[in-house]
Amino acid sequence: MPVASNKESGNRRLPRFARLKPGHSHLDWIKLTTSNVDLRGVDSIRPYSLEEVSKHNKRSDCWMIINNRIYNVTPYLPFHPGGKGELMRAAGKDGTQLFMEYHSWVNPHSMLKACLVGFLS
Ligand code: HEM
Repeated sequence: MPVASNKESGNRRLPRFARLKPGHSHLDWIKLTTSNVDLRGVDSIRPYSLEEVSKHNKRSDCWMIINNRIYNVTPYLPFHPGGKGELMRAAGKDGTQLFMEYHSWVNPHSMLKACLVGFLS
């Protein structure tokens, strides 16, 4: 995992991981996604255009495309180890490239399958 060295950050270690609130660990996320809580917020999984996805670009309503799949990442925001702000960079957009830049080793579909709302049409 890339870690900012003092040299890279001008003698000041840049925070890369967010301070998550208690109850927002990775295990807590797994627990939530395997419970019966509705994390999609839609009635059915269906195709959406990029334009439709782009309307969901707020912290209170945040969708993201990763590998042509569309996820409602709103419930994941407080669980994201990189922080809400980092996740919001791809709000309402195709975040595939950013996602791969930061953590190609993370499996987005296994983590977000309970948040799948559709596919890019
Ligand atoms: C597309 C916009 C995203 C950006 C810009 C972003 C950025 C980051 C950053 C800066 C970190 C801190 C660790 C590091 O720098 O190596 C991080 C960690 C992490 N993010 Fe994201 N992220 C994004 C989307 C997501 C999504 C959608 C998920 C859920 C599938 C996710 C899951 C994680 C996980 C699990 C870690 C911890 C990785 C580890 O411990 O190895 N991220 N992210």
